[in-house]
Amino acid sequence: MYKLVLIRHGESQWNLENRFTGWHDVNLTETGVAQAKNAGRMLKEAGFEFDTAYTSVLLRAIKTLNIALEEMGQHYLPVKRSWRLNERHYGALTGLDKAETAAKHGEEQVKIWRRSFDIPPPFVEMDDEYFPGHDRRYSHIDPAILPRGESLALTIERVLPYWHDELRPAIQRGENIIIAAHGNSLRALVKYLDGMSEEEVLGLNIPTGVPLVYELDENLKPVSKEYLGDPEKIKAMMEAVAKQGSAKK
Ligand SMILES: O=C(O)[C@@H](CO)OP(=O)(O)O
Repeated sequence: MYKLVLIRHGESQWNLENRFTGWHDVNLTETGVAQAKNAGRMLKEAGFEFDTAYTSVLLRAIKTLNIALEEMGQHYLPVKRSWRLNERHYGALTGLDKAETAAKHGEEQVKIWRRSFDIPPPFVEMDDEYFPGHDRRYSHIDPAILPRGESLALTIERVLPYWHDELRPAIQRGENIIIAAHGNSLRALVKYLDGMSEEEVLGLNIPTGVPLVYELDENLKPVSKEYLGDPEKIKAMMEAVAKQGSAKK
């Protein structure tokens, strides 16, 4: 039996401002820092000892991981960072207020952009400030495969190679791993691990800064799955994520 821990970054500045974030590199808020510390504390209390940690190349996930590892006294662990664990790229929606966008285009349209399986947001042009090709952290990647906007389906297409090439082999070598990533890159992984349908994944909302612990059998099929923390609070946090696309009343 293997264990795998997934954690979405703590609250970010643009989560707080309710703006579509995607690959834009925002920092954690004070609440986000507290959530990361709390996650580390819960993992420590539950006795987790990791061998390798994985994260994206975005500050909010990197910082959440660092804070949680420090809290656990496991700040010395090797950390591997990959753009493949980045948030889903929100294309031309990046930076827009979710509630204002719902007021302008309708809540249904925003729900389609946020949670439909394979309808991407409008793409950015390659000269747009939000096209990742201008950022040196992506300079080793062929610009032709860098996203200009991604649906969940496109996100899954670039997350899963990392699962198959890096994460799965590490788990099967017997390493205890923690993955600090993002709402939609984790929805991609959870959909794959749980074998969820396109309809089921519509209703999946992952709360910020709460460790999600999987037990996997020898074929890496989930045997159990549990968020650490108060179930009522976690449920409220998931509902709050779902509601971010409501128009301002
Ligand atoms: O803005 C984003 O990048 C994501 C995560 O914060 O939002 P959503 O839940 O709307 O997909």
